[in-house]
Amino acid sequence: MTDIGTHTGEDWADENEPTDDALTDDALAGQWDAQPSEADIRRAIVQARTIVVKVGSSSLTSSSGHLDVSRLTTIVTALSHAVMSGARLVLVSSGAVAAGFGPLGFDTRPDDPVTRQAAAAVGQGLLMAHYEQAFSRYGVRVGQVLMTAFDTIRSSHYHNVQSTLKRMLELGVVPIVNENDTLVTSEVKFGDNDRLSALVANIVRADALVLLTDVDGLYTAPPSQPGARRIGYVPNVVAQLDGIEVGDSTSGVGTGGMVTKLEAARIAAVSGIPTVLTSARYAGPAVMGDPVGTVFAPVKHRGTSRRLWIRFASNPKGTVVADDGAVRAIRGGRASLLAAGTVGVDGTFSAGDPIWVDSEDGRHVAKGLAGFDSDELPQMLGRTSKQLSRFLGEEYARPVVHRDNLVLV
Ligand SMILES: Nc1ncnc2c1ncn2[C@@H]1O[C@H](COP(=O)(O)OP(=O)(O)O)[C@@H](O)[C@H]1O
Ligand SMILES: N[C@@H](CCC(=O)OP(=O)(O)O)C(=O)O
Repeated sequence: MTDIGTHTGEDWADENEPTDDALTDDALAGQWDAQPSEADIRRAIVQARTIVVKVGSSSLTSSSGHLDVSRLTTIVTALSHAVMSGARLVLVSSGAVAAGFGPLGFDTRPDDPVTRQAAAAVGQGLLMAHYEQAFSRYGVRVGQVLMTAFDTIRSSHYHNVQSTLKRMLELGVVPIVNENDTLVTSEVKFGDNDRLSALVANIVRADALVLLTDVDGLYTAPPSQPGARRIGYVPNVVAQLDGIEVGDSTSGVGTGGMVTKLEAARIAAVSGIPTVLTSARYAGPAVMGDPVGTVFAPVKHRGTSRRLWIRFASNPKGTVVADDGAVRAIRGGRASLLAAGTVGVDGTFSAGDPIWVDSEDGRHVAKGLAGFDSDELPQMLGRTSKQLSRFLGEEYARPVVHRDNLVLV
């Protein structure tokens, strides 16, 4: 085997690579110098120019797996008024599976994923037909956008999503977004539209995120529990929420329950976007700033949707182990992990998959997107970029994890 040399020094981390930080500037920092009050946040929601509204399956369908057209129409009426008042609206709508399994003759949501994919194909068509009809009564044009997780993490994809959504909004179209449930593979499945809606809000630089569900806000415990109380305002959803018990969906058609709604509120908060979470029947009051549901304040930080996805939503497929120098550089906040500072690799993953970056004592330091497949890495460990280029080829002289794809934990 060719000797390609060893780690020679301070070259485990390249701090001079181009980065996409220009895309991620802290646009909202400084909007509120002090902690905003609930009234400030509600005012910001009323004044929002671009709004992302997410509607859950439980608000659009019955537990028997059919669309509830009257509830869909009520939601559309409220949202059309916001559009007619000048808001640019992106609607993230669940309900494809839940609207499709009834017409296919199933009594309950199918357990088998392939049958759910077939149900989604049927339900998505029904959903769009009814949205088209209901919005057209107000002269509002809609367009379907079916996405996968890749569309929010690979830069070529998310720039594509961003420019398409932007153009649709410029043309006065309401994009109706859902995950591409019928064809999505388990590797790239979001599985819940709460987080997807928050990432879409980040991508379109929304001014507000509205999560519409079957319960009027965040409660101190699942609302079926005696004594559970609604919380009106969460000033910092990123911090520990003491004394709050969150649970899964109980509707039989929803997924994720309150857990993923809080994750969505966190993604929105660190994107500088306020969130209101309420019952679908209060869609109108929520966008009018009335005191319904729970509002979540933004925190002063803004990141790319890709970084947010890595931080909040990805399930790492493997691990690379960084040496002490690389760990220090990564913790310093501006460095990529280079092969020269990488001493181990564990698990089976492909380039682009989320992975852990661990220190040699086994602690998680960061999460990131792998620059290489796991089976390419062993021959690269400890080698400088120059050595990689000379002995393995130019295409190996890249970071193991680029800093744009790296998030400290
Ligand atoms: N602390 C909590 N506060 C409010 N709802 C909660 C809480 N914990 C669990 N839930 C459950 O989350 C459900 C909403 O989530 P889900 O069924 O996934 O809705 P959707 O279909 O709108 O996404 C509520 O109906 C409620 O039963
Ligand atoms: N994409 C899926 C919905 C996934 C989902 O998040 O459902 P929900 O918890 O009802 O918002 C569908 O349309 O059936």
